[in-house]
Amino acid sequence: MTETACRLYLVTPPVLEPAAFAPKLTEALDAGDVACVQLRLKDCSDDAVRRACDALRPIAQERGVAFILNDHPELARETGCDGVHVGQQDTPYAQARRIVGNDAIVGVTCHDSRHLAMEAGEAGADYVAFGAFFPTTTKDAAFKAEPELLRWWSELMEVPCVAIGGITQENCGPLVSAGADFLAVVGAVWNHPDGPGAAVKAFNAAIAAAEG
Ligand SMILES: Cc1ncc(COP(=O)(O)OP(=O)(O)O)c(N)n1
Ligand SMILES: Cc1nc(C(=O)O)sc1CCOP(=O)(O)O
Ligand SMILES: [Mg+2]
Repeated sequence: MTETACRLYLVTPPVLEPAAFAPKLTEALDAGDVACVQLRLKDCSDDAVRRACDALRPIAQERGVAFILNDHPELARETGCDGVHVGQQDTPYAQARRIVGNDAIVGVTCHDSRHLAMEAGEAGADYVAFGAFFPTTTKDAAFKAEPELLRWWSELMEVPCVAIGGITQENCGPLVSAGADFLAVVGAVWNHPDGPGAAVKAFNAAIAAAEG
């Protein structure tokens, strides 16, 4: 499997039934190169998050793909996830780091803000996430980021950057060229008309083409 410099970071749909979603995740991960899967369940109980982690985490980890939990550092540690993603309204970075430990991945949402990203990077975040780059129907995204932010960050900083928000196989090229280390995607993978495997293959090809 060819590994590009910029890699795919899959984020799950916000509502899912683990047994039904497991084969879709398997199809996506077996189709091509994926660096990371984020379990992002909104508005559900801790037990539902635990059940989804137990069903989906092994599918990723058995394939060498990092499994990251959104929003819940305690549950991430308890369920054996590789890390946690926290936003500006979530558990603060330093607290999340204390909970999951130094060996785990902690990523931080930084919207369109150089300041937030520098703070997170200096504090020790493993990656900073910028977005939304394009209109998205997956969530109400209050911030709009431009590819220039990725260029600025990647030229100055070592900490990897993730681009998120409305990213598709067709529009991702400028984000890759601007220096995104990861493309985080929901809809363009799970809602792809030919299935998640075809979606991953198309992303891998689009990224490779943009890297030239
Ligand atoms: C990779 C990545 N980037 C950004 C987000 C958004 O996090 P947040 O702002 O906390 O919003 P929610 O996802 O929790 O609704 C993310 N989850 N992943
Ligand atoms: C979870 C999330 N966070 C965003 C941000 O801008 O921080 S945009 C977003 C949704 C991404 O889904 P899709 O790939 O379907 O647009
Ligand atoms: Mg959050």
